Amino acid sequence: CKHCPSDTFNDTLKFHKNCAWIVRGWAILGNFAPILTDGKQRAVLARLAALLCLLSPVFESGRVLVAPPSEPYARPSPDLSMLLLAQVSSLLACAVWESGVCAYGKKEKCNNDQDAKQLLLRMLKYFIPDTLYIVAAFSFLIFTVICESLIPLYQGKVIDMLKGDALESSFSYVIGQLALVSLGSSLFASLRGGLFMCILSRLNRRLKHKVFHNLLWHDVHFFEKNDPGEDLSSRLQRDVDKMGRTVAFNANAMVRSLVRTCLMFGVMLNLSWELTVLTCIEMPLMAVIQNTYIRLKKQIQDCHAKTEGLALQTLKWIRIVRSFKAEDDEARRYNEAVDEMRAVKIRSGTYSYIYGLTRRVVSLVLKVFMLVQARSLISSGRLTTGSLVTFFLYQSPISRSLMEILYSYGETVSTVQVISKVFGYLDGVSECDKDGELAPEKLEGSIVFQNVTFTYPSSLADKPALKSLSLEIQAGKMTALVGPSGSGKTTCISLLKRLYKPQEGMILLGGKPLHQYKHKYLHQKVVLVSQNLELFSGSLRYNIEYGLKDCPIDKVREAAKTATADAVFSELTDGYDTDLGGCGNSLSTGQQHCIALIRALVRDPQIIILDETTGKVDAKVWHAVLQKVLSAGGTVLVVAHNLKSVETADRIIFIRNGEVVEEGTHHELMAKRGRYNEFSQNRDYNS
Ligand SMILES: Nc1ncnc2c1ncn2[C@@H]1O[C@H](COP(=O)(O)OP(=O)(O)OP(=O)(O)O)[C@@H](O)[C@H]1O
Repeated sequence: CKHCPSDTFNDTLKFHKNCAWIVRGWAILGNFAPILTDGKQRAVLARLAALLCLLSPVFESGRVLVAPPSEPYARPSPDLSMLLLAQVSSLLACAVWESGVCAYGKKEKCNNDQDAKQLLLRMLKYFIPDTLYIVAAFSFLIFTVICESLIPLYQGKVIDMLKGDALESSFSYVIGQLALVSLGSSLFASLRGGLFMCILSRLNRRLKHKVFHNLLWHDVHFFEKNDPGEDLSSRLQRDVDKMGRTVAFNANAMVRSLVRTCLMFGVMLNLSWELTVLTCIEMPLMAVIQNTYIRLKKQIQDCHAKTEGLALQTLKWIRIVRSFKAEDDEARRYNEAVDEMRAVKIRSGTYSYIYGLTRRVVSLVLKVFMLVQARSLISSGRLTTGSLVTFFLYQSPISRSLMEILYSYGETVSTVQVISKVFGYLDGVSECDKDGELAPEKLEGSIVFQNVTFTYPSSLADKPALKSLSLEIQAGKMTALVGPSGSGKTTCISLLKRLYKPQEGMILLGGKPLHQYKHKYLHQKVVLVSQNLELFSGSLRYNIEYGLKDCPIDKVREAAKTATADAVFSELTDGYDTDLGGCGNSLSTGQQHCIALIRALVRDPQIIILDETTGKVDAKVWHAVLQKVLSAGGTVLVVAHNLKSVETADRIIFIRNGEVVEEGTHHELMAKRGRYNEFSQNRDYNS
């Protein structure tokens, strides 16, 4: 080494200065990292290391170029290739840091990326029926980009010809070419836009149809897990729209940017490879910062959704909130959600500031380098002024295009991940949906449960709702299922309606296994009048006839007469054609329950199941409906808490903890002084 003592001193001084810079950097990082990273500081360390690696060579290079050292430099010459080498080696160092030191959590990210790619592939498959449209749209897109990319080239040529030494004819020729490519780009852009809109609307229609159709065939358990209102239906509308739009728009943007980037790179490399390499330095750094910024934007969206959901839920159930005096709790929960959103917004704002600042500084530094380099290229005759203008006209769109590629890819993958739930709606259709063959003209209305064991899908395996339960409901008789809350009464009915499938045992209807009956036939013959109000938007008649084809109005009126509701319904503004609105709010609760009874009667049911309907309608109406079914030879199965209403039942089956405990008439069971008797003593008998 030829270092003299003063060189050694300067090197030591420089080393200490660098150390001081690093210490300051770490100190700044310590303060800013929590804001930027939500506590995950190692990620920031990685970014900072990348930044430090780049800053040093940029600073040193700038110093050498702007204020060259007065003494002759004994080490390798700081020419452009050396400067580029320094940048490239810095980038390599960053890459090593990112993939080596920051490998934590990468595996998980890898798996997520893998899943996201699979989801993306699955999504792309839904575009297959529109292949022809897509090929045409992308072809027009490529033509648009080619034309757009040629515009700056011709603009540069025109500038070079402005000096006046070019022939008039060649000047007009170049102007003509410029006009042609400009016109071409507009024309192809319009065709591409129209075709993409068409593809999107076709995809949207296809997807919505498929998702809704599949939703209708899902297990009941699926609807217990997913809120049909806020979750399923809003996902069906919003996510399906978003899914097609995001993939289509981003694929559009990606292809456009890719083609544009390749073309522009070709032209730029042709004009000056040195300036092109300098242009490329900016990209990776910007990509890293932008990725973080995009992630934060996603977090803001999630927070928005959470706050919106909270507000919606609270306001929807305001009566319950009020009656439980939970206003303060709800306000606190809402405030917490808003505070969380504010924290993410601050982080995102800080990032956006840093992003903007870094971008400007890096661009400025690079511009200086490029101008210095361009000057020497022009003076050596390797570049014209027009070519330089062309180069600069390409430079900013190419940066934008590269950013767009990164952004579109990231956006597509993350959106597909977010909306992947929609794919779940397309999978796992109910096991109960397989249709049987039986549809006898005459059905004997007896029901037998043979050692039925059933556990709800969401319950623990050792907590069955029904435990080897056996019971018999005789045809043409009224049977009541009675038992304490949670004993399994509703579960028996759900199994009878084939909403679930028992894990063990068998249910026989008219002596034949339940699953052998045709679905539609079964639900027409075995009709459930539920304890919940289930009215659809539409007319009164639509609600009564729901699911029936060609039901004459006379039949509807006759059923309504049995339920003593004909007079009331006929007096409505449009009689039976009166629109009930969203959920029948224009009717009293009793009248709404009457609709459910009439809906059952118009089906001429062989078996009618009344689930906790006593007390919801007038007792006279209730008995009239029972008599109507029984007199037609039908079977009545009543689930009731109100023991008074089932006193007259031909048979009472008392269930407890998913097992039949006692059976008999009311008098037999009372005389037995067993569980039923005890149960009736403990209840408000007349309630
Ligand atoms: N959808 C469900 N998912 C999981 N477990 C359920 C579900 N529905 C009911 N259960 C459980 O199954 C058992 C039987 O419930 P079921 O609704 O059949 O009782 P029930 O006798 O009808 O009660 P109630 O008279 O209160 O309506 C209970 O332990 C209950 O917690």
